[in-house]
Amino acid sequence: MKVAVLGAAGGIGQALALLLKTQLPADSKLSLYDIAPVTPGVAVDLSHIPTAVEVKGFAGQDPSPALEGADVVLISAGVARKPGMDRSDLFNINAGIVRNLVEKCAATCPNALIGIITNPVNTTVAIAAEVLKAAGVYDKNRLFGITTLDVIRSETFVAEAKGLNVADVTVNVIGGHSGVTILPLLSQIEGVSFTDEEVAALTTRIQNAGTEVVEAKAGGGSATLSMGQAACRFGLALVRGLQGEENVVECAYVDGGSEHAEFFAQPILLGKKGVEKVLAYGDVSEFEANARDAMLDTLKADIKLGVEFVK
Ligand SMILES: NC(=O)c1ccc[n+]([C@@H]2O[C@H](COP(=O)([O-])OP(=O)(O)OC[C@H]3O[C@@H](n4cnc5c(N)ncnc54)[C@H](O)[C@@H]3O)[C@@H](O)[C@H]2O)c1
Ligand SMILES: O=C(O)C[C@H](O)C(=O)O
Repeated sequence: MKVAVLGAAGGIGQALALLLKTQLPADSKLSLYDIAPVTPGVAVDLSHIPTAVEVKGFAGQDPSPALEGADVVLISAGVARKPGMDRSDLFNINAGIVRNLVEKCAATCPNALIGIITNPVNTTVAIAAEVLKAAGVYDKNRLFGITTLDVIRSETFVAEAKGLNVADVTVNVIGGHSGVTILPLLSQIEGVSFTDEEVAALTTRIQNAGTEVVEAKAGGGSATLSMGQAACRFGLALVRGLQGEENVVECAYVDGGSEHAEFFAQPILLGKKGVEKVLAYGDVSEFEANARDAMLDTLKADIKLGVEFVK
């Protein structure tokens, strides 16, 4: 199994690469690419960790050598937010970066599963889809917007609020990955009840958690370590599905035939070809149904921006 990380010298990329080096199955290959010249050095550094995962690093303008034979490509290349910015403010720079990198994926590893981390995810995934369509290699089951950070935040915050063991808490998060488009389905969590005030406060905290980190880092970037963990969890789930493991389920932002929008985050069953099945997200409360319906104009506009950028 070969996993490529594009943006591998960055805050997320280095954390993700470290976790993958220590957690990928034995005999996997880890391929690191970034425009930053330090990237081969990041690979040399990681290669001294005694696991059966081979690491290679590539820098420069062309990611193709890093992509040859890749089964999974995780893309975190691009710029991150500073205080006062929205994720949509990253569009001007990151749209072109994602377009160029996905063009290289289409040419070099057209069958790879591609996970997009680069913000604004609601839009960059639509860009990736259009690029793959233009290259004639689009398979909706192989493209994912990684929303796992919203899931792990929800699990952490719920466990803290209710005094639970976080290992026992599972939360589905649907919609997209920005502001009101992030919707944790708190009503579905087994064995827990919330007051209306608790639901409203927790939902708002989960939706604003990215901003919480951006402000705490005071101009030094956005979430990197928790995102490294989230991307590793999702990347390993993709690998486990490819290897034929059963019952691998994660939430992700996919082109899954949702009645709500062309791309929508919801639980998916992963398998040997990527998305095996898009799962129903189940019953929702009145609060959640209203929040879901209220987000759709924003989400659809984010998607349209990405489609129009490529067309
Ligand atoms: N999906 C999520 O939940 C989530 C969470 C956190 C951050 N993000 C996003 O991830 C992105 C990266 O964040 P970060 O904190 O790692 O930023 P960072 O600045 O630390 O790292 C970004 C890396 O991308 C590299 N890069 C820039 N252009 C490139 C190109 N054309 N090809 C290859 N590499 C290139 C840079 O050299 C840098 O090493 C941002 O857009 C951020 O908003 C998404
Ligand atoms: O908030 C950001 O800009 C980064 C990321 O999307 C996050 O949720 O932490």
